[in-house]
Amino acid sequence: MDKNAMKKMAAERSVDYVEDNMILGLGTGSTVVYMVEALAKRVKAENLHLTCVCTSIRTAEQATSLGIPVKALNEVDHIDLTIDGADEVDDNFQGIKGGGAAHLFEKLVATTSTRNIWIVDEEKVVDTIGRFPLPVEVIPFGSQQVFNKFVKEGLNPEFRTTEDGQRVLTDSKNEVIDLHLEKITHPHLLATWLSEQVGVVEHGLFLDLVNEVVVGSPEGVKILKAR
Ligand SMILES: O=C[C@H](O)[C@H](O)[C@H](O)COP(=O)(O)O
Repeated sequence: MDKNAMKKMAAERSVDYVEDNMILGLGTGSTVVYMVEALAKRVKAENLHLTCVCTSIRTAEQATSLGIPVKALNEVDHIDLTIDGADEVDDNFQGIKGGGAAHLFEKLVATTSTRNIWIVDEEKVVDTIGRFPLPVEVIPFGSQQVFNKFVKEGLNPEFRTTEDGQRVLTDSKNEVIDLHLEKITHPHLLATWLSEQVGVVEHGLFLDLVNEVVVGSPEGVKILKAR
């Protein structure tokens, strides 16, 4: 089955979790695009009153264009539920996010949210995370020094660039270094180490954050419940 069909299936199911009057976090990425489309249909059909907090300029633009009301994270006092994509998730519900360079805003929204749901295709459910390169957002000032430190630590870093060779910039105008690790066996230790490095703004390890994962697969939608 086509990967996009699995993403769409998970995205469409996830909007069933949305209730009237919720403050809702909207993630970022190709799976979230399907979710926002499905959400807009429900909002219209059922005249739902929602307040949505977006994790990227892209998602905010899509939501606004479809008539979904959007507020900034600073304008809400809590978030009831956040629906987001993910790049990898393991059996212990630890994940990697940031393939779309949105992990800083996504983590801020996720940690404000009472519940977090991820929507993925089944290829993203793995035994051990790390095959997907781990995104690390760094400030541009001195980013080469941070990069050099990652090399020294054997973390196989690579600056993320656009097709024309420019460094990718996040919505906060920071750079992204992807770590090619293949397997992350001690995600908590790595997360702590990365957070301690000067110049690192945020990394893409999302640990102990997700409550449920909605998985699109050729057999249909599967729901994995963490807690
Ligand atoms: O920065 C981007 C996000 O973490 C995305 O949620 C993640 O990369 C999954 O994206 P997609 O749904 O496009 O595979």
